[in-house]
Amino acid sequence: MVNRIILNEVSYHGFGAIESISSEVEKNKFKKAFICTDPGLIKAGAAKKITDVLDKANLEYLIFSDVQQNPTIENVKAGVEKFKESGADYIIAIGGGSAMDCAKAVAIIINNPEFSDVRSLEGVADTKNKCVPIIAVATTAGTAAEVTINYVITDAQKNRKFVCVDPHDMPIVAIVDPGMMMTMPKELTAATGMDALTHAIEGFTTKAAWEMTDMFHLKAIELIAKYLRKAVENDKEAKEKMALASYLAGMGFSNVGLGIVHSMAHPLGAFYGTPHGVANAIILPTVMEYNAEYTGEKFREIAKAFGIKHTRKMTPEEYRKAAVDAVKQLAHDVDIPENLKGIMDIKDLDFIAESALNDVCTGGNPRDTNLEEIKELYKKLL
Ligand SMILES: NC(=O)c1ccc[n+]([C@@H]2O[C@H](COP(=O)([O-])OP(=O)(O)OC[C@H]3O[C@@H](n4cnc5c(N)ncnc54)[C@H](O)[C@@H]3O)[C@@H](O)[C@H]2O)c1
Ligand SMILES: [Fe+2]
Repeated sequence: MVNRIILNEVSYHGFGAIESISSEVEKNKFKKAFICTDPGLIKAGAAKKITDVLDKANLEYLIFSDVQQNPTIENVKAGVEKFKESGADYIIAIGGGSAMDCAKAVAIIINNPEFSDVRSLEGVADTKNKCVPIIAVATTAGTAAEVTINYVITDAQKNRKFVCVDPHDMPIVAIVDPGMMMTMPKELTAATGMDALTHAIEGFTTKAAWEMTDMFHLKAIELIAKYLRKAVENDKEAKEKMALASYLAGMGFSNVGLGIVHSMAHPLGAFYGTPHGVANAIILPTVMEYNAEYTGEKFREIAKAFGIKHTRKMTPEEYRKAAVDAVKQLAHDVDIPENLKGIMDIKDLDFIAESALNDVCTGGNPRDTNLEEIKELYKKLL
């Protein structure tokens, strides 16, 4: 069995990491940046922090900020058109998952014009060329899109989100500067942090998991369990640890896949605009219970990473319950709703469950599933 790990060429971590952008631009001899970001980040001053770095080094750029939360096919089209007019030769993606994912789709289409319709890139895409070089600046500690080979786009007409998996979209440089994350409102820190936890737990238990990715995922769980609550209070050290945890989980799950928490969360984002991390956080404990018997000893290690004592002496039933309870407690403490009441409408169940079943993440779930069981899982949450 040969395992493959794909990562950035280089990543910078810690307060002040954004200053490294100018030397990377110079090293790579890039001429003009296409900055891909969103209106919220313009407002929060995040884009300005980066343009200040570029201005200081006299580097040219153009800003494209027409990216919605849960970016759409139209956002990608607009980005491709704008890039073509821009004269840029690389992209600086500044964002959470939405802006970074849109940037990845644009960068792939520019260098693989035969895939001009982003829908044709769904699943494991068959592109021939690497994307336009991306420097990805993370502003949330959650999706880790700065180090993943995935991007997620929403088809607003069909009310569905689709995942594209393509090693050609890996950003060459990742900037993981917690200074970019201090302006996140509480709810965003909580939701994105729970997204990172979901990556870590699903990545740790997914079918393709192996020793190296287990190491990333377990460390991520340990950091999130210890620091997410404080990060929500905007504690600086906690923000730094969450930035690291998110990146570590990304290093892992990007290379091994996820499971049906993500499959079930994606249609909620597409249908109701539910923030990705909130959807994941609500669904995670229920799916953990569903998967528990198919994960060997792994829930013992999850419980231990949460700081639970005496896990070695626990029976499978005990450590599985301990792991699920710890996740529930953390979600509760950071004000995540307990269920999908008021979020999902039972009348949409058939369509949503079908969409979840067909999601690219479903294949990685430790327990093989089917439409009826996915419907039951949603019903438990309603
Ligand atoms: N590529 C991947 O591997 C991957 C993995 C998981 C999720 N995703 C996708 O990523 C998207 C979610 O991304 P997200 O959770 O990072 O949120 P987001 O990018 O959608 O951002 C949410 C909102 O928060 C604002 N924001 C972001 N950072 C901020 C900051 N530092 N200060 C103030 N405001 C800030 C944005 O302007 C936006 O309005 C979803 O579409 C999801 O499907 C992608
Ligand atoms: Fe996610």
